[in-house]
Amino acid sequence: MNAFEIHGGKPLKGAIIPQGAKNEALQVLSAVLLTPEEVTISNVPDIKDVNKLIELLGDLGVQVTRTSKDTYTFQAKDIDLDYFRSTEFKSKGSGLRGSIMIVGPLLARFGKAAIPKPGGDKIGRRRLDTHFLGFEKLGARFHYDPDAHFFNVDATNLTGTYILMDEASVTGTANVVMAAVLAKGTTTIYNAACEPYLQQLCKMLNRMGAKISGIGSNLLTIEGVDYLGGTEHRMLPDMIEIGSFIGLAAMTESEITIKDVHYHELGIIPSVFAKLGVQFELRGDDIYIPSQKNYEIDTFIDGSILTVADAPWPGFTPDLLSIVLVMATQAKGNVLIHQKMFESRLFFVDKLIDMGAQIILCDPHRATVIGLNKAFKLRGIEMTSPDIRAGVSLLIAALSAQGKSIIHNIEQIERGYQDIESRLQALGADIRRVETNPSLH
Ligand SMILES: CC(=O)N[C@H]1[C@@H](OP(=O)(O)OP(=O)(O)OC[C@H]2O[C@@H](n3ccc(=O)[nH]c3=O)[C@H](O)[C@@H]2O)O[C@H](CO)[C@@H](O)[C@@H]1O
Ligand SMILES: C=C(OP(=O)(O)O)C(=O)O
Repeated sequence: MNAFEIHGGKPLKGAIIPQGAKNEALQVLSAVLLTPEEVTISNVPDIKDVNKLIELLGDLGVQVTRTSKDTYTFQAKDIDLDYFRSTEFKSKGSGLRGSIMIVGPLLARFGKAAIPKPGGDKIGRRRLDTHFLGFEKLGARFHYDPDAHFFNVDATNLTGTYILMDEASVTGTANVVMAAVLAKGTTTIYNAACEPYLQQLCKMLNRMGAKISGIGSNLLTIEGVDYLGGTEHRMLPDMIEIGSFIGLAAMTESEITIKDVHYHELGIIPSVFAKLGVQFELRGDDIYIPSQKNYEIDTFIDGSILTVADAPWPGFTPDLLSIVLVMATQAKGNVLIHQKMFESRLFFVDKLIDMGAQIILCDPHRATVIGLNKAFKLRGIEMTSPDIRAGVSLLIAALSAQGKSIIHNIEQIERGYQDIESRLQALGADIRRVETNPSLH
């Protein structure tokens, strides 16, 4: 098992290029199953979850060609539907959350699909009702095998209809959209999620010949077509990485430039960091963060304590709340972090408390952070990363802390952050990978 050993407390300096967006990758990669023609995707991040999905596509029969470090061509001409029955599919399909999005395209193109209970972070209940209720509305039959933990769908014909989504689920919307593009007639999806990931997926599908309107809103209209063709698609930079680097710069008093961020696609994210008191400038399409000793959390207009809460887009993404929380530990002022979507995503605060942070976990969804205003530094400790974003938050805390920290279970971090230790080393961070004995942790 690998761990990161970090000697913190040093300011970093330099420029960093965000990787392509993990959660967009998982959607657009699944969409290659909708056509027998070639689809070329660039700015694909080299991270565990994405590589697992690419491997799964290959196992299903998709021809995968890596034409450069971050560009792949996919051709889903001959798909092996018997692969669903293999034990290998059971273990690989459950290895990540994003695998659930192969169901919509396979159902639309081949009339059947199956998936084991997907993986992803253990951050609370992660139900899939929205996906399967949507498929059923389009005319699919759904069967859950509780012994094998397998979700099965099949359909002779998918027919367009009005779908009021059970909740604005990100992967659920992507899945239902990918099923509806090849359905007969018009589908209207209301209460659709509209994260940039989904906007990118819909734009790509339209380039393949789909007819989707309402992109970027929660009301999508999809006129079904008989056939989709090939296309080329370039992925957006990862907005969660961008937010993580803003948090990193603030916590470590570093001067960092985050390159080519596609600022206009970041929605409310920059203004939430600004409310936490972080100063930054937009230089061209780069975010420049000067080294700043202190940053002060805003209050609301009436003087009450700021709340940062997650919400479906264009609200603040839950995937950045852990980063905001860790940053707040060294800010001047107080903030209430309200993680509405996931009930087990705030438990990592016990590690920050061990490091010296002042945090009250009010309940599983809410934590009050009392900022230390750099009165003293956090202290390095040995800890385990529970999930991808908590993992990066702990990494940021360790880089700002006095002394040595060890972070175990870094596979979680590597699900979503490409070459993270070498990119941080390039900024001057003292971080290295070490082997540890799993039996000790
Ligand atoms: C692979 C991928 O893309 N993963 C992302 C995707 O997961 P995923 O698509 O699995 O998440 P969903 O959008 O389905 O839902 C996330 C959680 O929020 C709850 N919920 C959702 C919508 C809503 O209106 N009300 C509500 O309470 C759901 O019940 C669930 O517990 O979206 C999540 C929410 O942005 C992100 O954290 C994940 O990083
Ligand atoms: C929760 C996340 O990922 P996943 O849905 O893949 O578990 C995330 O990206 O923050």
